[in-house]
Amino acid sequence: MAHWGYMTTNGPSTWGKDFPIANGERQSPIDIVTTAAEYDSDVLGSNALSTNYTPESEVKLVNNGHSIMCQITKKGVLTGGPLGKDEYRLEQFHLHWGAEDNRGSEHTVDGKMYASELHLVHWNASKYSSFADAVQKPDGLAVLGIFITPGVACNQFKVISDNCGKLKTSGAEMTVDTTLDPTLLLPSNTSDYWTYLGSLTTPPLFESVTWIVFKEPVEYSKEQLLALRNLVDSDGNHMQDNYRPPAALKQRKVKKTFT
Ligand SMILES: NS(=O)(=O)c1cc(F)cc(F)c1
Ligand SMILES: [Zn+2]
Repeated sequence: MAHWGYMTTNGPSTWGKDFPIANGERQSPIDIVTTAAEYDSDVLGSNALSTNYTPESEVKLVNNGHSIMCQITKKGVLTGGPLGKDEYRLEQFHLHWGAEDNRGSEHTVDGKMYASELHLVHWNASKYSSFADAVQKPDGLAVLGIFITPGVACNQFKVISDNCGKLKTSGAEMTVDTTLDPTLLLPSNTSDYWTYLGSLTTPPLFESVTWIVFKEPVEYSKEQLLALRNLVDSDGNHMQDNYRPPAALKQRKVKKTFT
């Protein structure tokens, strides 16, 4: 089986061959049509979305062949909002980006694509025993989607962007002896978001994700975006345009926490 990727020969339009769920009922990403999203006060009312992350004392970075991933070792919890009382534990974060600033995010907002999208991946530790156990359950995962737009540098992301040069090839890993507080990767406004039931956006495309996509983008500098584009993927090409285009909404409603 040719390894899945983002090229014409192995990209998103070919994934359905090996992963038939690619054409499923709750696939991600989606285009968020802002006027069709339903304001739902009780998503926010009952208990606001809350993150309680412990800063990492060292940063474990991995080039996994299709993204740059930071593995989380400390206890970090996401709960509230659409997650109710369940506590979801932070497992890893990674990104998707374009070859140019006009594309790269996976979710789009009224058809607008951002330059990149950061995903903080959590698993339901209230109901399951591990990420591997949760990854195939309909309420197993929660992913925070943060849009990235070119602007000033994000200081907390420097530990990743400054080390991309040492992670060029697929499979490369490194541990950086520095602290990282995942809270500082979030936008300042974490009250305004869209949420809907979806899937992993890469194979195996499991339909196990409660998506929470923040309205407010975060700025990264041009240099930080360029650092991502200089990474090399598992085929030896520049890791760029590693985003899946929006999938059909089908019988789903997107909820929003703001008017
Ligand atoms: N890109 S994503 O956040 O949906 C994602 C998260 C994950 F933990 C594994 C995957 F294969 C894909
Ligand atoms: Zn992702």
